[in-house]
Amino acid sequence: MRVERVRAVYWSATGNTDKTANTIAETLAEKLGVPLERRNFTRPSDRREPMEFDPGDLVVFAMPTYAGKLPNKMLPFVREQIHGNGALAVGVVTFGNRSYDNALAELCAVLEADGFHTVAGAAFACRHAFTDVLADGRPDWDDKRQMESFAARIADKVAGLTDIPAPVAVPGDPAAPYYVPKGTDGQPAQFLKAKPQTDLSRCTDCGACARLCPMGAINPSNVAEVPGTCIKCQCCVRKCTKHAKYFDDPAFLSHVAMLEQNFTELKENEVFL
Ligand SMILES: Cc1cc2nc3c(=O)[nH]c(=O)nc-3n(C[C@H](O)[C@H](O)[C@H](O)COP(=O)(O)O)c2cc1C
Repeated sequence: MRVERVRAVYWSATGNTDKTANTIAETLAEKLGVPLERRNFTRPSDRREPMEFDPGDLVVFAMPTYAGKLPNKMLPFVREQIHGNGALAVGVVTFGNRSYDNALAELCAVLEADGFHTVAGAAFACRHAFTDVLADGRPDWDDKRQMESFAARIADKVAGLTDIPAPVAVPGDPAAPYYVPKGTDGQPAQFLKAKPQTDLSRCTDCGACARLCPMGAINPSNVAEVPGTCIKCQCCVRKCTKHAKYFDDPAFLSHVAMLEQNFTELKENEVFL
């Protein structure tokens, strides 16, 4: 099948999924000798218009794992505003060294329902947004090499296609429930209502947190206020150059401590073609 363009399409609050999608898509475009276009739909302003694709597109579609599935607040956009129109797609999830559980299965099912034909899928382990103790520094050079070799295998597969491929087989159940985060006591850690705090001795009121928040949840006129829905993505915490944002919710901190106690052994990346 003739691919005329590679498109990297991704949602990435703290940057791992952005790096992963772009590394794969850049290699794919180079191998196939076609142009690359990028479409980041992280911020609310990036999600105002629907996205249309063509049968000549090969789309690297990447999202992070949240509670073992996809970030649920982004699903309405991904389900209703993204139209594959017969394009080929590679489903990619990143995960923070606990598990991607059912996220890749959910992504591939959503892409097929959106009108894409999935040709490959992958899960890449990356630094956990909640803590540097899990997979710090990943994706690293070895991960990058694995992303490039994954892309080379996709290019070969696509070049050999004479017809629309069967959906790629990936592990997991798209209909499975979300992972329930636990605290150090082994009980469910309930931090749905937690919001970032602001250290006013560090904050310079630059407004970056409000501009970058994927949910548009932070009041730009007073960045210490979070009137909107916080999804705990850590964008404000990770992107604040003054380190003025932090979480102090006890249930959230207990979950992070539980992750640090139990999930430090490095996980492998997994690819499916
Ligand atoms: C709210 C939330 C839930 C998460 N849930 C999981 C999870 O279930 N399993 C896991 O391994 N990592 C989990 N992570 C870690 C992210 O999947 C990982 O850090 C990802 O690479 C972040 O992508 P980004 O840098 O593009 O935002 C979670 C992170 C957040 C913010």
